[in-house]
Amino acid sequence: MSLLEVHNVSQHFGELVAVKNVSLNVEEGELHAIIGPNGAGKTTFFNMLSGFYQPTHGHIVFDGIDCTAMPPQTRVARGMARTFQITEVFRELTVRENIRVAVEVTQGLRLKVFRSRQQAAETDERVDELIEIGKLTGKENRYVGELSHGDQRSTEIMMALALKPKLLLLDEPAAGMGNQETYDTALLIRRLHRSQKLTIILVEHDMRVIFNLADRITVLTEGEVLDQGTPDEIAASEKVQVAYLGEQHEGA
Ligand SMILES: Nc1ncnc2c1ncn2[C@@H]1O[C@H](COP(=O)(O)OP(=O)(O)OP(=O)(O)O)[C@@H](O)[C@H]1O
Repeated sequence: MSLLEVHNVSQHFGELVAVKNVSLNVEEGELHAIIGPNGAGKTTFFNMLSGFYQPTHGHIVFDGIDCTAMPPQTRVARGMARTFQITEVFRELTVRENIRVAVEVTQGLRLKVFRSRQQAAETDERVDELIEIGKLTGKENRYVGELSHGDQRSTEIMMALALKPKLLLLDEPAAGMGNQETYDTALLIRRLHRSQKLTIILVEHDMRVIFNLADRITVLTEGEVLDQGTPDEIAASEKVQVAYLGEQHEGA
Protein backbone atom coordinates (compact mmCIF):
# COMPACT_ATOMS: atom_id res chain seq x y z
CA MET A 1 0.00 0.00 0.00
CA SER A 2 1.30 3.45 -0.91
CA LEU A 3 1.31 6.16 1.75
CA LEU A 4 -0.66 8.42 -0.59
CA GLU A 5 -2.96 7.33 -3.40
CA VAL A 6 -4.60 9.94 -5.55
CA HIS A 7 -7.28 8.55 -7.84
CA ASN A 8 -8.44 10.61 -10.82
CA VAL A 9 -8.92 13.91 -9.02
CA SER A 10 -10.31 16.92 -10.85
CA GLN A 11 -10.99 20.49 -9.80
CA HIS A 12 -13.44 22.68 -11.64
CA PHE A 13 -13.72 26.43 -11.07
CA GLY A 14 -16.93 27.17 -12.92
CA GLU A 15 -16.17 26.44 -16.58
CA LEU A 16 -12.42 26.18 -15.98
CA VAL A 17 -10.98 22.72 -15.33
CA ALA A 18 -7.82 23.53 -13.35
CA VAL A 19 -6.94 19.87 -12.62
CA LYS A 20 -8.24 16.99 -14.70
CA ASN A 21 -8.13 13.28 -13.81
CA VAL A 22 -4.80 13.36 -12.02
CA SER A 23 -3.65 10.13 -10.38
CA LEU A 24 -0.43 9.44 -8.52
CA ASN A 25 0.94 7.20 -5.81
CA VAL A 26 3.62 8.19 -3.34
CA GLU A 27 5.45 5.45 -1.49
CA GLU A 28 6.71 5.76 2.07
CA GLY A 29 10.13 7.45 2.08
CA GLU A 30 9.74 8.83 -1.45
CA LEU A 31 10.45 12.41 -2.49
CA HIS A 32 7.96 13.17 -5.23
CA ALA A 33 8.18 16.43 -7.17
CA ILE A 34 5.40 18.10 -9.11
CA ILE A 35 6.45 20.38 -11.92
CA GLY A 36 4.71 22.16 -14.75
CA PRO A 37 4.50 25.56 -16.44
CA ASN A 38 2.62 28.47 -14.89
CA GLY A 39 -1.09 27.73 -14.58
CA ALA A 40 -0.56 23.95 -14.94
CA GLY A 41 -2.60 23.27 -11.80
CA LYS A 42 0.17 22.52 -9.29
CA THR A 43 -1.10 24.75 -6.49
CA THR A 44 -4.69 23.66 -7.06
CA PHE A 45 -3.57 20.04 -6.83
CA PHE A 46 -1.66 20.81 -3.61
CA ASN A 47 -4.73 22.49 -2.18
CA MET A 48 -6.71 19.31 -2.81
CA LEU A 49 -4.04 17.17 -1.15
CA SER A 50 -3.98 19.32 1.97
CA GLY A 51 -7.77 19.69 2.14
CA PHE A 52 -8.14 23.39 1.28
CA TYR A 53 -10.15 22.41 -1.80
CA GLN A 54 -12.52 19.49 -2.15
CA PRO A 55 -11.93 17.69 -5.44
CA THR A 56 -14.85 18.00 -7.86
CA HIS A 57 -14.22 14.35 -8.81
CA GLY A 58 -11.97 11.56 -7.64
CA HIS A 59 -10.63 10.55 -4.25
CA ILE A 60 -7.52 10.65 -2.10
CA VAL A 61 -6.37 7.88 0.25
CA PHE A 62 -3.78 8.81 2.86
CA ASP A 63 -2.21 6.16 5.07
CA GLY A 64 -4.96 3.68 4.24
CA ILE A 65 -7.89 6.03 4.93
CA ASP A 66 -10.03 7.92 2.42
CA CYS A 67 -9.40 11.57 3.30
CA THR A 68 -11.16 13.18 0.33
CA ALA A 69 -13.70 14.94 2.55
CA MET A 70 -11.43 15.55 5.56
CA PRO A 71 -10.79 19.19 6.53
CA PRO A 72 -7.16 20.38 6.62
CA GLN A 73 -6.79 20.20 10.42
CA THR A 74 -7.89 16.55 10.48
CA ARG A 75 -5.31 15.74 7.81
CA VAL A 76 -2.64 17.48 9.89
CA ALA A 77 -3.66 15.45 12.93
CA ARG A 78 -3.37 12.29 10.81
CA GLY A 79 0.18 13.19 9.78
CA MET A 80 0.05 15.48 6.76
CA ALA A 81 1.94 18.78 7.22
CA ARG A 82 2.22 21.57 4.69
CA THR A 83 4.36 24.65 4.15
CA PHE A 84 3.30 27.53 1.93
CA GLN A 85 4.76 29.48 -1.00
CA ILE A 86 4.79 32.53 1.26
CA THR A 87 6.47 31.57 4.51
CA GLU A 88 4.02 31.11 7.37
CA VAL A 89 5.95 32.04 10.49
CA PHE A 90 5.42 34.56 13.28
CA ARG A 91 7.89 37.19 12.17
CA GLU A 92 7.78 39.05 15.48
CA LEU A 93 8.73 35.95 17.47
CA THR A 94 12.19 34.41 17.68
CA VAL A 95 13.15 31.18 15.92
CA ARG A 96 12.99 29.36 19.26
CA GLU A 97 9.56 30.78 20.09
CA ASN A 98 8.16 29.84 16.67
CA ILE A 99 9.40 26.28 16.93
CA ARG A 100 8.22 26.05 20.55
CA VAL A 101 4.66 26.95 19.50
CA ALA A 102 4.63 24.07 17.01
CA VAL A 103 6.16 21.61 19.50
CA GLU A 104 3.68 22.58 22.21
CA VAL A 105 0.76 22.17 19.82
CA THR A 106 2.05 18.71 18.90
CA GLN A 107 2.50 17.77 22.56
CA GLY A 108 -1.02 19.03 23.35
CA LEU A 109 0.40 21.60 25.78
CA ARG A 110 -0.49 24.85 24.06
CA LEU A 111 -3.53 25.64 26.22
CA LYS A 112 -2.26 24.10 29.44
CA VAL A 113 -1.38 26.55 32.20
CA PHE A 114 0.45 24.02 34.37
CA ARG A 115 3.08 21.69 33.04
CA SER A 116 5.21 19.18 34.85
CA ARG A 117 8.94 19.69 34.91
CA GLN A 118 9.25 16.59 32.78
CA GLN A 119 6.88 17.99 30.13
CA ALA A 120 8.82 21.27 30.06
CA ALA A 121 12.10 19.36 29.68
CA GLU A 122 10.68 17.27 26.83
CA THR A 123 9.52 20.42 25.05
CA ASP A 124 12.95 22.07 25.44
CA GLU A 125 14.71 18.95 24.18
CA ARG A 126 12.55 18.69 21.08
CA VAL A 127 12.89 22.43 20.34
CA ASP A 128 16.70 22.15 20.63
CA GLU A 129 16.69 19.10 18.38
CA LEU A 130 14.69 20.91 15.68
CA ILE A 131 16.92 24.01 15.89
CA GLU A 132 19.86 21.72 15.24
CA ILE A 133 18.23 19.79 12.38
CA GLY A 134 17.28 23.11 10.74
CA LYS A 135 20.88 24.38 11.11
CA LEU A 136 19.51 27.32 13.07
CA THR A 137 21.93 27.07 15.98
CA GLY A 138 23.23 30.55 16.84
CA LYS A 139 20.14 32.18 15.33
CA GLU A 140 17.57 30.69 17.69
CA ASN A 141 17.10 33.89 19.69
CA ARG A 142 16.75 36.20 16.69
CA TYR A 143 13.42 37.47 15.45
CA VAL A 144 12.37 35.48 12.40
CA GLY A 145 11.44 38.69 10.54
CA GLU A 146 15.13 39.73 10.63
CA LEU A 147 16.45 36.52 9.11
CA SER A 148 17.24 35.61 5.50
CA HIS A 149 14.59 33.92 3.35
CA GLY A 150 16.50 30.66 3.70
CA ASP A 151 16.50 30.74 7.50
CA GLN A 152 12.84 31.77 7.59
CA ARG A 153 12.01 28.82 5.35
CA SER A 154 14.10 26.52 7.51
CA THR A 155 12.19 27.73 10.62
CA GLU A 156 8.91 27.07 8.84
CA ILE A 157 9.98 23.59 7.77
CA MET A 158 11.09 22.82 11.35
CA MET A 159 7.64 23.94 12.57
CA ALA A 160 6.09 21.48 10.14
CA LEU A 161 8.54 18.80 11.28
CA ALA A 162 7.54 19.43 14.90
CA LEU A 163 4.19 17.89 13.98
CA LYS A 164 6.03 14.60 13.29
CA PRO A 165 4.39 14.27 9.89
CA LYS A 166 4.21 11.08 7.87
CA LEU A 167 3.97 13.25 4.76
CA LEU A 168 5.41 16.73 4.29
CA LEU A 169 3.97 18.93 1.52
CA LEU A 170 6.39 21.68 0.45
CA ASP A 171 4.97 24.41 -1.77
CA GLU A 172 7.83 26.09 -3.67
CA PRO A 173 10.32 26.03 -0.81
CA ALA A 174 12.93 27.96 -2.83
CA ALA A 175 10.52 30.69 -4.02
CA GLY A 176 12.13 34.13 -4.04
CA MET A 177 15.57 32.86 -3.04
CA GLY A 178 19.01 33.56 -4.44
CA ASN A 179 21.46 30.83 -5.46
CA GLN A 180 23.07 30.23 -2.08
CA GLU A 181 19.76 30.13 -0.20
CA THR A 182 18.26 27.83 -2.83
CA TYR A 183 21.24 25.51 -2.42
CA ASP A 184 20.97 25.57 1.41
CA THR A 185 17.23 24.89 1.27
CA ALA A 186 17.76 21.98 -1.14
CA LEU A 187 20.40 20.55 1.23
CA LEU A 188 18.00 20.83 4.15
CA ILE A 189 15.27 19.00 2.23
CA ARG A 190 17.73 16.32 1.19
CA ARG A 191 18.78 15.83 4.82
CA LEU A 192 15.16 15.52 5.95
CA HIS A 193 14.47 13.03 3.21
CA ARG A 194 17.60 10.93 3.76
CA SER A 195 18.23 11.03 7.49
CA GLN A 196 14.73 11.61 8.84
CA LYS A 197 13.32 9.23 6.17
CA LEU A 198 10.51 11.69 5.53
CA THR A 199 8.06 11.24 2.68
CA ILE A 200 7.88 14.55 0.83
CA ILE A 201 5.84 16.01 -2.01
CA LEU A 202 7.39 19.12 -3.44
CA VAL A 203 6.11 21.72 -5.89
CA GLU A 204 9.01 23.76 -7.20
CA HIS A 205 9.96 25.89 -10.18
CA ASP A 206 13.70 25.60 -9.73
CA MET A 207 14.79 22.65 -11.89
CA ARG A 208 18.14 22.29 -10.09
CA VAL A 209 16.25 21.60 -6.88
CA ILE A 210 13.88 19.16 -8.55
CA PHE A 211 16.42 17.12 -10.46
CA ASN A 212 18.82 16.94 -7.51
CA LEU A 213 16.27 15.86 -4.97
CA ALA A 214 13.38 13.94 -6.47
CA ASP A 215 12.99 10.16 -6.59
CA ARG A 216 10.07 10.59 -8.97
CA ILE A 217 8.52 13.48 -10.82
CA THR A 218 4.99 14.15 -12.06
CA VAL A 219 4.73 16.70 -14.86
CA LEU A 220 1.45 18.59 -15.16
CA THR A 221 0.38 20.66 -18.14
CA GLU A 222 -3.00 22.31 -18.45
CA GLY A 223 -4.21 20.40 -15.41
CA GLU A 224 -3.34 16.93 -16.75
CA VAL A 225 -0.49 14.50 -16.15
CA LEU A 226 1.85 14.75 -19.10
CA ASP A 227 4.38 12.24 -17.77
CA GLN A 228 5.60 10.55 -14.59
CA GLY A 229 8.95 8.96 -13.87
CA THR A 230 12.43 9.23 -12.36
CA PRO A 231 14.46 12.40 -13.02
CA ASP A 232 16.38 10.54 -15.75
CA GLU A 233 13.16 9.39 -17.41
CA ILE A 234 11.67 12.88 -17.26
CA ALA A 235 14.86 14.50 -18.56
CA ALA A 236 14.79 12.08 -21.50
CA SER A 237 11.04 12.41 -22.16
CA GLU A 238 10.45 13.99 -25.53
CA LYS A 239 6.94 15.20 -24.72
CA VAL A 240 8.20 16.87 -21.53
CA GLN A 241 10.98 18.60 -23.43
CA VAL A 242 8.56 19.87 -26.02
CA ALA A 243 5.89 20.98 -23.57
CA TYR A 244 7.97 22.29 -20.73
CA LEU A 245 11.72 21.96 -20.52
CA GLY A 246 12.16 22.94 -24.18
CA GLU A 247 10.05 25.97 -23.54
CA GLN A 248 12.40 26.96 -20.70
CA HIS A 249 15.53 26.45 -22.82
CA GLU A 250 14.03 28.61 -25.56
CA GLY A 251 13.32 31.32 -23.00
CA ALA A 252 16.79 30.99 -21.41
N1 LIG B 1 -9.60 29.82 -6.79
C1 LIG B 1 -9.58 29.83 -8.13
N2 LIG B 1 -10.64 30.24 -8.85
C2 LIG B 1 -10.65 30.24 -10.19
N3 LIG B 1 -9.59 29.83 -10.95
C3 LIG B 1 -8.50 29.41 -10.30
C4 LIG B 1 -8.42 29.39 -8.87
N4 LIG B 1 -7.19 28.91 -8.51
C5 LIG B 1 -6.54 28.67 -9.66
N5 LIG B 1 -7.32 28.95 -10.73
C6 LIG B 1 -6.95 28.77 -12.14
O1 LIG B 1 -6.61 27.39 -12.29
C7 LIG B 1 -5.51 27.22 -13.17
C8 LIG B 1 -4.38 26.50 -12.45
O2 LIG B 1 -3.83 27.39 -11.49
P1 LIG B 1 -2.74 26.94 -10.42
O3 LIG B 1 -2.46 28.14 -9.55
O4 LIG B 1 -3.17 25.70 -9.75
O5 LIG B 1 -1.48 26.65 -11.36
P2 LIG B 1 0.05 26.50 -10.95
O6 LIG B 1 0.59 25.39 -11.77
O7 LIG B 1 0.20 26.40 -9.49
O8 LIG B 1 0.63 27.89 -11.47
P3 LIG B 1 1.92 28.73 -10.92
O9 LIG B 1 3.12 27.93 -11.33
O10 LIG B 1 1.81 30.01 -11.68
O11 LIG B 1 1.78 28.88 -9.43
C9 LIG B 1 -5.15 28.62 -13.65
O12 LIG B 1 -5.79 28.84 -14.89
C10 LIG B 1 -5.70 29.52 -12.57
O13 LIG B 1 -6.03 30.80 -13.09
